[in-house]
Amino acid sequence: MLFLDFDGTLAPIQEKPDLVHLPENHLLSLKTLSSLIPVFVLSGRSIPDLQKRLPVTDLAGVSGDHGASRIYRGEVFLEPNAEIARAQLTPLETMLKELPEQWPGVFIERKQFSLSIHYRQLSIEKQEAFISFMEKIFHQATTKILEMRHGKCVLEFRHPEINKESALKWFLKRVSEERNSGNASGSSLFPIMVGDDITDWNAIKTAINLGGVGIWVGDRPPERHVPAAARLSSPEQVWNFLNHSLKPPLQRGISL
Ligand SMILES: O=P(O)(O)OC[C@H]1O[C@H](O[C@H]2O[C@H](CO)[C@@H](O)[C@H](O)[C@H]2O)[C@H](O)[C@@H](O)[C@@H]1O
Repeated sequence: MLFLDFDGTLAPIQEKPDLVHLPENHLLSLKTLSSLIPVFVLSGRSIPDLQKRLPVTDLAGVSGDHGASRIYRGEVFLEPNAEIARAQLTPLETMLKELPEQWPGVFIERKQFSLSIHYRQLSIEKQEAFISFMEKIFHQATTKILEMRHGKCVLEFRHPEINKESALKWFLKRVSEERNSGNASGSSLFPIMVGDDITDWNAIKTAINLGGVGIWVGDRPPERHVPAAARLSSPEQVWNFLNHSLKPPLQRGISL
């Protein structure tokens, strides 16, 4: 089973989230891979956003808002804390509404079950000041239900119990149940997780701990001494791996 992060893994990082699109050949590759093994995309983006950028209906599953919502074989599921998180978003957005004016270049991305504050447009010096500012105001905020996580030039507000590793295990369980009831697609439960951000790291370690493979995309993984973590340097290398290392053996009938 193949688990893929989206931004920074399948698509190179861009100045703004809306500028990200996968070229036609990559969309076709995902479709082909998906006909060979169960392919899942685990993203911090919302599912409606992913649906604009991916062949979601061709994949075995997709998870949005860091694991809050999931589609498996066409059916939609919510993580039990998803609605609790959603109820916090409007008060949080209200609390943060002055930010884009106070910090020109900063913008808020309201999603279905989480919220991102992007600060990529700020200069490096201002980025540091902005992070300190946000840590201070978030520390003083009355709502402690959501947590603030750091990503790539982004602060992610989400429920602390919602994460990609739980989504990965949940999808594994679903596939395993299908196999046990005799309706399986024929693949064994060998998870491969590919991701580039701190929010992917625990899912990468989960895949390794479950006997699969974890692949870090980028320069340095967050922890140096994780046994068996492999590394690819960029989304371009990810596509090379998917198209030239993974797809040919699968097409020859090797199952994962
Ligand atoms: O889990 P992911 O699929 O990696 O999603 C994480 C966040 O990705 C997006 O933001 C990041 O990518 C943008 C486009 O390249 C970039 O401009 C931004 O600086 C990055 O943080 C997305 O906008 C967020 O909603 C996701 O949570």
